[in-house]
Amino acid sequence: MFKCISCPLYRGVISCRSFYLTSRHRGHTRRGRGRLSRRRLTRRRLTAKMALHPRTGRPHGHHRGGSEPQAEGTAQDMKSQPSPGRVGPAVCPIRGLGSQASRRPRRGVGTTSSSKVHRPGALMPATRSCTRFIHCRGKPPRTHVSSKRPKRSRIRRCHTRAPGWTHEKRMASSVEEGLRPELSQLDQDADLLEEEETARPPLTSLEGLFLEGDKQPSPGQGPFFYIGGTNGASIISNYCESKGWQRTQDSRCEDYKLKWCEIKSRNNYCSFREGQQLLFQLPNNKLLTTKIGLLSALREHGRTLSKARLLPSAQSKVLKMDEFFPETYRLDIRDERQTFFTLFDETEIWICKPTASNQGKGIFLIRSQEEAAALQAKTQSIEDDPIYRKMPFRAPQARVVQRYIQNPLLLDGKKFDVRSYLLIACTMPYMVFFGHGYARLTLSLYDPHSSDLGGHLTNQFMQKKSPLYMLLKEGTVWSMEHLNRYINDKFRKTKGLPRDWVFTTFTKRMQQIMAHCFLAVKSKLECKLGYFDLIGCDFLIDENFKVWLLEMNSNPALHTNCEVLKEVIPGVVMETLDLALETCQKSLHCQKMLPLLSQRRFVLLYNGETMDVWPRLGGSRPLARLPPPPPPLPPRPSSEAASSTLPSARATADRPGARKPVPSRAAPICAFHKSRLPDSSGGSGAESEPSLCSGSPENSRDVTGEPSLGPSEEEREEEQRNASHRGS
Ligand SMILES: Nc1ncnc2c1ncn2[C@@H]1O[C@H](COP(=O)(O)OP(=O)(O)OP(=O)(O)O)[C@@H](O)[C@H]1O
Ligand SMILES: [Mg+2]
Ligand SMILES: [Mg+2]
Repeated sequence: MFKCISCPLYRGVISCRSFYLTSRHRGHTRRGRGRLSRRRLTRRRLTAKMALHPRTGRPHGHHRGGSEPQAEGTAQDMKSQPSPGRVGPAVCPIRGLGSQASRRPRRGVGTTSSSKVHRPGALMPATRSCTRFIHCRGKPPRTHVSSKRPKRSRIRRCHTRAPGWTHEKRMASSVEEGLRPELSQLDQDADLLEEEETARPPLTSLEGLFLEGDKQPSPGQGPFFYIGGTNGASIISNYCESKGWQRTQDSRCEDYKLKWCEIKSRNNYCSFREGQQLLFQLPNNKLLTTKIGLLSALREHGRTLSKARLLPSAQSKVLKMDEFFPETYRLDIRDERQTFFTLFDETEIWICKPTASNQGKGIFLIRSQEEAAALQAKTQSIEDDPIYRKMPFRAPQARVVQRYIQNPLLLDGKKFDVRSYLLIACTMPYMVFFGHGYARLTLSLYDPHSSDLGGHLTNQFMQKKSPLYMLLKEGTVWSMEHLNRYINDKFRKTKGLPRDWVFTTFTKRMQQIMAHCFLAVKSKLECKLGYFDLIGCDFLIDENFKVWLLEMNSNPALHTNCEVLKEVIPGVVMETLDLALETCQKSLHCQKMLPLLSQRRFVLLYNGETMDVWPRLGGSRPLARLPPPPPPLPPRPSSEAASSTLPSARATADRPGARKPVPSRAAPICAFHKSRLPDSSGGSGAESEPSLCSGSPENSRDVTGEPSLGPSEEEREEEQRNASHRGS
């Protein structure tokens, strides 16, 4: 934050990312300017420019020439540099804002300016009482190809970028080196710049640039991070502290860089500052992470795909839901319930699970006609209950019944499942990754006829209930390498498997399934720059080596109570944070995503930068503050087709990250920074799902027919109490 140039009383109103002037302040500024001598005015203008670009150490060319670098320009820069993907201070974090900004007339957010580019989430000069967000919008193509800007200066800007931006020391020195030639350009004002340089706090980390760019770590002054709950807290905390960020215990703190909460709260999403903050969990991730959400999404996606398959153009093979997802019925829908009770047969086992619960809570098996009849009677009596009728959105029987995989592959006689990760590191554009996790084994030997759930449910929470757990816990979690060795040794020959089946066939299958699930909800997820999510995906392998997806979990367990978990989990969390930071940073600066410097073990599944045509305006729901949508785009391969042709993840990762051409002048390069609300194109009524910030009734139903996201106060309190046990 910087002091206003013309108003010594008014502090902290100009920042690199948040540009905010009250009308009172503008008036003050104007009056002040009238009293200034020309020389002092020049000094102050320059100081203002420096303040707005504190790390470049020079005013940007576009301030002088009235044009500014755009994504194409950046892309050219990147080409000319050996290390694409660099980021740094020279990529002007606030474009088009100079001292003139204070004189700029107020603009409607929806207006498209050809000469101004706003930062996402930057605050508009306010004449109204409410805070209004504007979004990054690039300049029209005309300025992208402008030759007026000297090439030299563009290249120099690149020099100020630092390679390996996640590495603080390298970043700091690179920035300092990069500043020198820039300073020398400012001949007559060099003395002023030096003053400015010395006054500026030292650059200690690239994250100093991250999102706001105007704050340096200093005790008690942030940057702040907040962690809600205990799941993975020490790993997240260590990570953030290593960046020089400070932990706040104030859950209402809005001035944070990162917020990682186990429990989603409406307030977090309402006060979220797009492009300035990172917020863990997508607000409507339940589309994937509840049993009913996932089931509904897969069904609907399946319907869309089967329609597409009728088209001659869609020849390629696509995944079919029943090939990887066990047959499942909803108990909260009368017809489905009836279908299940009609088809139930005592020779089969079914598993009944609550939609939004984890850790095996509320799960039971149905093996006999009596058990099925009892369940039928129970669901019917609940539905007939007048109290339940008054609470139609808190359906207690929001459960599914799923065909039980009776012939799981066993490891030394024990059932197991595999926890892998789906990382949505960025939603603007989508950058989605696969990550390996670990295998979870039961303590006891598998017996399909046993009534002990501990031998059927492989999740750690169930195993912890056993008195033997403390003694044998190391045997309940295997690394993927261990699993691979075991399968190589025991089954490769007898089952004719390829060598390293775990890391080849199995991994590829998990990636295909995850990509399919992601595509099923892609157009419905609420997207903002800075939202990210880590989703735990549970897979079961049967004795025929068929791979089944059992479920997806929000807030996956990040405990490290076993040696293998100590090896796996910190890496997963740290790479998640690294990738979220890097992708957000690159998106913010309109830089190519690839290569990703912080990508280590995660594998790119979906690159929205190359797969999607953006900007995308949110579906049919009108966005009050957005300009009119661009003219219709030419047809492109649908996401469904993408699902069928999704190449192996590595192949996708290797694809050059060139951005797609901007479809129209009205929709310039950076326009994808606009919040993307769920698309209604899926036709399942996603548009009927209220936005979190819409102030809609808490209990309204969504597309999945489930209770809405925001828990009631009591539910929240209950969740808070259980928070230490959450994460499955
Ligand atoms: N269809 C199925 N066939 C065989 N086993 C299953 C099936 N569904 C679930 N299980 C077993 O039950 C366990 C718990 O199921 P699931 O993961 O769906 O529930 P959960 O309560 O969400 O658990 P968590 O989130 O802790 O993994 C699984 O880890 C798996 O071992
Ligand atoms: Mg679960
Ligand atoms: Mg599970």
